[in-house]
Amino acid sequence: MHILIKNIKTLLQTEEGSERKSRVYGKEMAHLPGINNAWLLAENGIIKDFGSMKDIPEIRADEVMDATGKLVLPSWCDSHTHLVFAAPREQEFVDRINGLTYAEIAARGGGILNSAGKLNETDESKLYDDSLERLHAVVAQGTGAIEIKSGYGLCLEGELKMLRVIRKMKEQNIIPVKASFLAAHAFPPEYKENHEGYINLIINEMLPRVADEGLADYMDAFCEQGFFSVDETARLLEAGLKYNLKPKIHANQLHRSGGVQVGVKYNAISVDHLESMGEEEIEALRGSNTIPTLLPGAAFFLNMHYQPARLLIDAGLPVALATDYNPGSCPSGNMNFLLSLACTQLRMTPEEAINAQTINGAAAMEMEHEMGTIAIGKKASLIITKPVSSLAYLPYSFGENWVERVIV
Ligand SMILES: N=CN[C@@H](CCC(=O)O)C(=O)O
Ligand SMILES: [Zn+2]
Repeated sequence: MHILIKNIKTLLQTEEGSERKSRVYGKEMAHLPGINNAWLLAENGIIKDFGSMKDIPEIRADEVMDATGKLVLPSWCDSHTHLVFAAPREQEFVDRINGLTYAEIAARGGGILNSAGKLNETDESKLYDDSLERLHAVVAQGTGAIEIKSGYGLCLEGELKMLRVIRKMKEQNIIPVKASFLAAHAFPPEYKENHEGYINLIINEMLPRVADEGLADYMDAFCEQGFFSVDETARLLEAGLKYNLKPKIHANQLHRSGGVQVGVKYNAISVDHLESMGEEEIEALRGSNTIPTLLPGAAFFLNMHYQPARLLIDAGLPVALATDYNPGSCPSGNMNFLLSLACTQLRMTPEEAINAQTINGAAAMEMEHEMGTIAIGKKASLIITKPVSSLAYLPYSFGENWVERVIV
């Protein structure tokens, strides 16, 4: 099957020659390569070739699309989601409007524990059907690769159920899916006073089963005051590494929790959230391989202060952006809205934000060799926009659906 897209106004995020970038750092993020008046040929889901219309060769294709006035870019790589959940939590949203904080709701047994209660009452097939519907919805908005976490089971059966649902979605092959094991999301009520007991349960009973059934790619933990301490996080990450589960963790959402430093110490693929950052955290990230992944959707929805994207970019770091799609702190998996948030609230330029949502997002789930740029041999996973005036129109026109077609 050959698909030819021609007369593309601008083909964005192109990589030519044989060298491939694995991520984009600091100042380089302001640069988004592209070809004006371009064509692209996809063969059986892989980018076969592309170039300028003035040099287009004779091509026979099964489908030819005319993209006059339209932009084509690689699909979004959403490297942090909790897309598998049993029910929304709009009552907590109203409680917050009425004055409670996210942390107060969690301390009362709401929040993550609320989701865990619902998840453990929901059967696997319903969980799968609802999650699949959400997956299709974000794909239609341009997401072409996604990471999904467990963490609403908080017991052996519940965690396995979530991870099996994620695996089933992986097997559907709609888009590439990575799974993170996040039993260390909150302490279940019965372990509130017995942290040691829950950590032992994760390490000695859950992890071996998860690894044995090949259910996860990464090990996650919520390193935060009132959740998992630095020492507890370190033990969990060490245990995960014994089963080849690399860390990808929640860090510094509510406080400067030490999450960034412990993530860097264990060579985490990414440390995610980063609302609360200081010079020490930025210093720890410099010279590490760990990708700082910002989740401004959660800061927006919880009305918290935003992540210091400019400081991180100015420090030369490869910033990624992800949605954090979950029923509590960000009930949206829309990467197009995220693009607008990144520009308006994090003061990222459109080019920086697109780099953060494509190649750097791909790197934050180790998919940079197959996703995140337009390069020969990578997946032809593409967003084709409606006719638009320029690249900056995309984040500018927030809330408007400018996606005309998605190819995954
Ligand atoms: N902060 C920890 N976990 C999720 C929220 C989970 C929830 O509230 O259900 C997050 O990344 O924001
Ligand atoms: Zn999260």
